[in-house]
Amino acid sequence: MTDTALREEICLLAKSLFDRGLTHGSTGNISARTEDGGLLVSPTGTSFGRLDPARLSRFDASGQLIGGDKPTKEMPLHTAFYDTRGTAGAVVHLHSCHAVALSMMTDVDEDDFLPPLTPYGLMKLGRVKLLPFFLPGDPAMGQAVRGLAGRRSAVMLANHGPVVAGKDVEAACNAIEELEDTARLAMMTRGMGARALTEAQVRAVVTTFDVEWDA
Ligand SMILES: O=C(CO)COP(=O)(O)O
Ligand SMILES: [Zn+2]
Repeated sequence: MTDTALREEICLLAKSLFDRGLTHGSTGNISARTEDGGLLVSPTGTSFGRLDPARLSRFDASGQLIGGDKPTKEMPLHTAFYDTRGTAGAVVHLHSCHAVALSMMTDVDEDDFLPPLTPYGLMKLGRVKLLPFFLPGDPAMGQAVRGLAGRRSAVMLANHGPVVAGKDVEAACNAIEELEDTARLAMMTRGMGARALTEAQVRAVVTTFDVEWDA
């Protein structure tokens, strides 16, 4: 994909997320690998509803900022995914309401943040790691992602928001939507005795759809 087309796609999908309330105000950030091995990144302080394709921060393949506005303060988080997951072509971070609410529940499993409620939740995300609370922009978040050594495509920052890597912008956006929707189901059905997928059903999804699960 050309630089121009990628800029348009980033802004279009970010606006779509914003318009559906998946992140609000000036929250969230998004990045994608360019054809020349560089990165296009949302500038700090911008709204997903109004990203300007011409002003996206542009990095070259050596990580030098070569154009556009000042990048998101979460660069260490984004680069941690690119450096540890060779398949990562895009990274998206949102402040999506239900995922944040679920991260505040004291009984969630840190190694498996989302309950196995639907097949697509498993297929698009694999196992999601709940990371502790960090200050926004804290490079320690990047270190925490590096500590996972590329074994997770999705993490949840406690009391803050999800971060998902995908092979391209569309895949990363689809996956983070799945994360929010699964968290919404989990919050909606909390304490209602809802039936999750059984271990056998989870295993069938994992093997049939080649889900990253046991790493
Ligand atoms: O979500 C955010 C911080 O976690 C938004 O920060 P930026 O505006 O720097 O991207
Ligand atoms: Zn954030």
